[in-house]
Formats: sequence, C-alpha cells, structure tokens
Amino acid sequence: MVLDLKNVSKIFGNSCPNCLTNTGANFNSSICPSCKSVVGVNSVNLNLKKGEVLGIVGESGSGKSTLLQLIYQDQKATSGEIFVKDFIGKNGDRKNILDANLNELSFLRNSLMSMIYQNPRLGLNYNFSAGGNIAQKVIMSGNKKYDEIRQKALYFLEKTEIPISRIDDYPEYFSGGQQQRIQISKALSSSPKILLLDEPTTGLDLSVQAKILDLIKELQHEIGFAMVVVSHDLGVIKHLTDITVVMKNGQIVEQGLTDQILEDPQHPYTQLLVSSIL
Ligand SMILES: Nc1ncnc2c1ncn2[C@@H]1O[C@H](COP(=O)(O)OP(=O)(O)OP(=O)(O)O)[C@@H](O)[C@H]1O
Repeated sequence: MVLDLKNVSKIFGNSCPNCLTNTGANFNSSICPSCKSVVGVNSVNLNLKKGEVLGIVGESGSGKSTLLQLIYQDQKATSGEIFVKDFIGKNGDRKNILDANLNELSFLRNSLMSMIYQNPRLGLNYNFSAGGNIAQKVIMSGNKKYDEIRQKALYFLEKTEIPISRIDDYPEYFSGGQQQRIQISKALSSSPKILLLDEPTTGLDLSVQAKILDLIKELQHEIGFAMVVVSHDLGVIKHLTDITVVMKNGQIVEQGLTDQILEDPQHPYTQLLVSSIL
C-alpha cells in the first residue's frame, strides 16, 4: 500500500461532537446543524496500491480538493490517520503523517509526494526560471549534485516537450499549457511515489488538455508512480484512472473500477453525476 487513509475528517470552524454524525450524504448537507461548522471531509477511508491511479469525482463542494490537500498536508486534517509508504517512525513502524514534524513534512512533500495544481502559480515559483524550479524541487528532495540536477532538468523538460533552449526563461513567459508542463516536470523531478493532481487541465484549451492528459498518462506508465486525480470532468477521469471514488457532502458514497462506475453506477447520486444532471 502506498497510501492509506483511515477515518480522515476536516472540519472548518469551531466544531462540536455532532459535526461528523449529523452531516454527510444521508443528511444532504455538509453544515453541522448544531454549531454551523462546515465539514469538508467526513470520515474518509481510502487506500492506493503501488502504481495505481485513483480518480475522485463529485459535485462542487463535495470535498475533493480538501481531501487532496489533507493528503499533501496543505491543510491539517481535524482527525484520522494517513499513512504513506516509506514514511516510518523511530520504532520502525509506519507513522501517521499527521504527526510529522517540520523535517518530516518536508521529506513527505519533497520526496515522497508531489502535487500538481490547477493553477500553475501554486506549484511554480515565478521568481525562478523553468530550470530553476526543477532544481529547487530536486535540491529540496536532498540531491545537491549540480550535474545531476541539470541532467534532471534537461530530461524532464524534454519529456514534457519544453524546448531546452528555454530552460532559463521564467514561467510567466510561457503559455498556460507550457506552464502546466513545467509544473509536471518539477513535480516528477524528485521521483515521487505518489503524484496528486487537482483539476490538472481545467481552464486549458481542449486541444492542449488532450495533449497534457496523454503526457501524464505516458509518464505514469513509464515511471509507474501512483496517482490521485481530482476532477469534475468525467472525461479526464475516464482517460487517466483505473479506480474511482465518488464524493458527496464530504463522504465517499461509491467506489470501484472507473469503467464500472461510469458505465453502471449503483448509487443514485453517481447516476445523476454520470448523466450530467448535477
Ligand atoms: N478554508 C475553508 N473554510 C471554510 N470552508 C471551506 C474551506 N475550504 C473548503 N471549505 C468547504 O469545504 C467543502 C469542500 O470544499 P472543496 O473545495 O474540497 O470541494 P470540491 O469538491 O473540491 O469543490 P470544487 O469542485 O468546486 O473545487 C465546501 O463546503 C467548502 O465550502
């Protein structure tokens, strides 16, 4: 198992003992009736095997992005446990990443996992060149050998079809699709075990979207990292993922093989989602 989530929840607001029990899909609400806190993610259990590609779908506000941010530790979960392969405590047992100290957090975010955001501004440093961005990630993952860093930058820029001659250009001088390619280069340059993608192609032209999706799929096949893909676009989910979970009001209401979920959804909510009524 490369990723294992146990009873993970995120409550925005003060929270009270009723937040998790009185919200969710059955209540058709994420707002706690007692204290009015918003439950972004409610008691999610999830796991991912090596090289597996998982999609997360659900209507707007169902908790998809929050769940991804809890895994990458952009936000701290309110409760639960998250285990990532090779994240081990002093006693040799796997350690809950919610208990990570600052050094461990850096190891998790720079070596074990990478995130690709919808907005490249969140994933790239605009004060660094394209090559500089990749170098930053490689250095943060612990490799400080100049030649190897440069090789990695050249390798991934070439892989993502960014002309090598533009290695010293700054992100703002690239098109939206190219910025996304640089973000992908940067994310993969540290050889993460898990790649997290939050709406990776939303906002790009359709033809650019298709190329980026093909690129991600190709790199995943070649390198073999596990992926979690959040998208409201079922086409993206169908194209990229093997298994899918469906979220509603912070909870998982259905999970299974992606083809099965899209072709023969069982939960009424998934049926609505798939028929694009939501
Ligand atoms: N910082 C925050 N403070 C308060 N509530 C928040 C915060 N972030 C998210 N939420 C709430 O948590 C719930 C889940 O939000 P989230 O962004 O994860 O949904 P989503 O499924 O990714 O939606 P979308 O597809 O629109 O991005 C929503 O009700 C949202 O309003």
